[in-house]
Amino acid sequence: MTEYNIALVGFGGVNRGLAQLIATHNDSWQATLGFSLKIVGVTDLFLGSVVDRNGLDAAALAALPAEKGALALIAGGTAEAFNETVIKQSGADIIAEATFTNPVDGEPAATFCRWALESGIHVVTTNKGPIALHGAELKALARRHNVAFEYEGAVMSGTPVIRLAKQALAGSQIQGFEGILNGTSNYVLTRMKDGMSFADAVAQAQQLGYAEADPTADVEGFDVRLKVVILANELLDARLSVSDVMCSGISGISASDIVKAHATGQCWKLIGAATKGADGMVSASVEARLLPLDHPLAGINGAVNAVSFNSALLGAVTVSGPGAGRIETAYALLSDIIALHTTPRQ
Ligand SMILES: NC(=O)C1=CN([C@@H]2O[C@H](COP(=O)(O)OP(=O)(O)OC[C@H]3O[C@@H](n4cnc5c(N)ncnc54)[C@H](O)[C@@H]3O)[C@@H](O)[C@H]2O)C=CC1
Ligand SMILES: N[C@@H](CC=O)C(=O)O
Repeated sequence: MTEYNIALVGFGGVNRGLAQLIATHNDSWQATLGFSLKIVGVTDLFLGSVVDRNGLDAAALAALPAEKGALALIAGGTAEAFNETVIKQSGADIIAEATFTNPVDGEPAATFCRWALESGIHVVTTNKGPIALHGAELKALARRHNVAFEYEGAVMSGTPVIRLAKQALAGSQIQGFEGILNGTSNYVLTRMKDGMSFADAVAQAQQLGYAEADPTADVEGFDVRLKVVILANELLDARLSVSDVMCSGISGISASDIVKAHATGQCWKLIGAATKGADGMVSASVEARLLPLDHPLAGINGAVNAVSFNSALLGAVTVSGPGAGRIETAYALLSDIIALHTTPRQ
C-alpha cells in the first residue's frame, strides 16, 4: 500500500477542501485507489506554517479558524509562512500548490513549483498562473527530474477537461474549442437574470468560494484568458502568450441588457474560444457574446462551466460540470494524484 506525504502550499478554500477530503476519505482511497495521503506540512501567507513528518490531523486542519497566524495554534506551528522550508524540508513526496493565481507573471507560485520539481517532488496545482505563463518551462523541469506536474483543476475545476481532451480525444484532431470557463462570471450573469445586482452576485460568488482573491480577474475575463491560453497550448499545439488573446469581460453588461436579451430569445455568456486555421495559426479570444437560447452553451447556468471541442473526426464534443468550488476543485487535486500514482516512472 502506498502512502504519499503531501504538503499543502496555500491553505485557502481549495487546499482546506483537500484536507477535508483526506479526513473523510483516506480509508476508502486506500481500498479503492491503492494509496492514502499523509499531510506533513502546510504553509499559507495569512495562516502561517506547520511541519510534522509523522502526519498532521487532517480534520483539525480542515476545521482551523480562518484567522491570521492560526497555524500557530497547532503543535509545532508558527504564524510565519516558511514556504521554502515546507516545500523542500517537510519530507513531502507531493506539493499541492493552491495559492493565489497571479495573472501577470504567475509568481510566486511558479517559484514554489520550481522549488518542488527541482527537489524531485511531484507538483499538483490548481493555480492557472504558473501553467499559462511558465507551462513549457515547468513541464520540462518536471521531465528532467522525473516527477509529475499535474494541473487538471486549472481549467473547469474538478470537471475533467485537460486529460479528457489529451487522452480520450487523442487522435480526434481537435481544431478549436469554445466554452464558458469561469464559474464566477457565469454565476453573476445567472443571478442578474434572476434580478440580483452585479455587486451582490459577485459578493455571493466570493462567499461560495468561486471567485479569485481579486474578482476583477473573473468579471473582466482575465481568468478565462489564462484558461484559453492553457487549453490552446495543450490541445492545439499553440504557443500563445496571454497578450495574444483579445480579452473583455462582463462588467459592461447591465441588468437591462440581460432583460432585453431574454426578451429576444437570447442570453449573454462570457465565452473563451480558440481556433486553429488552415495555416496552423491559432487565434483566440475572450468576450461576452449574445447566444440564441437554443445554443448548447445557453443553458449552462450558475457556477457550472462547459466547453465544446470541435474535432475533425467527431464534430463537437461538449463537456459540462462544476467550474468552481472548494470541494470540486480539491477533487481535481485528487485526480492529479491518481494520475501521478498510475503513471509509470523509470
Ligand atoms: N476556488 C475555486 O473554485 C478554484 C480555484 N482555483 C485556483 O486555485 C487556487 C486556490 O484557490 P482558493 O483556495 O479558492 O483561493 P483562496 O484565496 O481561498 O486561498 C489562497 C490561499 O493562498 C494563500 N497565499 C497567497 N499567496 C501566498 C504565498 N505567497 N505564500 C503562501 N500562501 C499564499 C492565501 O493566504 C490564501 O489562504 C487559486 O490559484 C485559484 O485561482 C482553480 C479552480 C477553481
Ligand atoms: N475564479 C474561478 C475559479 C476557477 O478557476 C472561477 O470562478 O471560475
